[in-house]
Amino acid sequence: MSIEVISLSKQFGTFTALHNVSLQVHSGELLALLGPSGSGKTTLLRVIAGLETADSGQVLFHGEDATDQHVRERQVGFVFQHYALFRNMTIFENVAFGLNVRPKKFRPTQQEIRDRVMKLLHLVQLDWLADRYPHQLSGGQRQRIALARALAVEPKVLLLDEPFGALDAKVRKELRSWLRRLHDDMHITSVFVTHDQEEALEVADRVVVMNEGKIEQIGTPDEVYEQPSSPFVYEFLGNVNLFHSRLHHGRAWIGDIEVAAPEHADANELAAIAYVRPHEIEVERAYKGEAAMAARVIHVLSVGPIVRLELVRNNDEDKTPIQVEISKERFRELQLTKGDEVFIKPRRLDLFPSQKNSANNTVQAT
Ligand SMILES: Nc1ncnc2c1ncn2[C@@H]1O[C@H](COP(=O)(O)OP(=O)(O)OP(=O)(O)O)[C@@H](O)[C@H]1O
Repeated sequence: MSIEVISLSKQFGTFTALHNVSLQVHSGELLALLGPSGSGKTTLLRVIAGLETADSGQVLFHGEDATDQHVRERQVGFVFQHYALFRNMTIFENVAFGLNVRPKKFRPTQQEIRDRVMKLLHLVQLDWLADRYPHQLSGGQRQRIALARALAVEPKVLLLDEPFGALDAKVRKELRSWLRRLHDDMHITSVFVTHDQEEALEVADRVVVMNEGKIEQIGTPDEVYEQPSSPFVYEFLGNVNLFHSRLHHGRAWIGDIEVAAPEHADANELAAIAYVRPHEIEVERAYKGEAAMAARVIHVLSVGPIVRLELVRNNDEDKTPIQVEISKERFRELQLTKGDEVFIKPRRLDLFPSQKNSANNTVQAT
C-alpha cells in the first residue's frame, strides 16, 4: 500500500504545525520522520492515520483519496511510545483484542483468532508469554506485544510514534534491528517517528528530515548524511564543525586554506560557512608546506577503534573547539597528547553562503 501526502497544512490556533508538506511513501517501504521536538512529525503521522484533520491538502492510500475516510476505514495499525496494553487482559487477550471486537460477521472464529494470535506472538518471539499480564513483562517485551497487537488486524499500513522512545539504549538498539527484520518479513508499509538520528539512519529505507513544520530533505540514510541539502540537516544529522569562510569567483578561503568552489563562480566577496564532518579532517604533526590551520589539542577521548580529538585554532578569536575523529592507528602514529600543536586541513567540506542558506556544494579541499 503506497501513501501519498499532498500539500498538507495544519494550524493549531496561530501556530503552523505543518506547512505545505508533500511526500510519497512507496509500498513496502520503511520511512522515518526525523526532526527535533515540535517539528511536526507526530502531527503528520496523525493526519496520515486519520486521527487528526488537516486544514488543507490530501492523503491518498494506494492512489485513492483517504482524506475524508475515518480512522477505522484506513486499515492502519499504530504503536505509540507508551505501551497502551490493557492491564487486566493477558498478553494473548491483548493481541486478540482487535479481532474480538469486530462485528460478528467480520469476526474470525475463535480457532482462527487463536491461530493468528499465536502466530504473531511467535513472530515477535514472545509466544511463551501468552498467559502473562502486561505488568509481568519488561518494557521492550511490552513494545513487541504492542506491535503484535497492531499487526493482528492485518493493517495495510503500520504507523509508529517513537515506539522505542521510553526504553534504554541497549534495548532500543535490539528492537531497531528486530523491527527492520519484522518489517521485511511482513511486506507492510511503515512510517515511524523518531527524533533519534542514529535510529532513523540505521533502520529506515528513506528518511524525511523535518524542521518547523516543513520537510527539509527526503533521501536514503546515505544521501541525507553524506549530502545534506541545508545547514539544518547538516547540524541535525551528526557532529559537524563550522568554519567561517569567504567565497569569491569560484574559490573559497577558510583561514589560509584555499579551495575550489566551482558552483560559486558568480560569488563576489560572499561570506559563507564551511561545514566539515569530524572524520573529514586530516591531522599532521608537522607543517608540510601546503596551507593548513595550526591548532592545539585540548582533549583526547578514545572510543573503541576511533579517537576523538578536540582542538582549538591558534589564530582564531572564535575558540569553539574543533571536533576531529581519527583511527586509533593514526592516533598511535601521531603520538598525540593534550597540549600538542598540530596542523589540520579539511579533506571535504560543504559551503553554504551566509546570506543564501539554501545552496550547497561539495568541494574537495585542494
Ligand atoms: N492539539 C494541539 N494543540 C495545539 N498545539 C499543538 C497540538 N498538537 C501539536 N501542537 C503543536 O504543534 C507542534 C508540532 O507538534 P508535533 O507533536 O507534531 O511535533 P513533533 O515533531 O512530533 O514533536 P515531539 O518530538 O516533541 O513529539 C508543536 O509545537 C506542538 O506544541
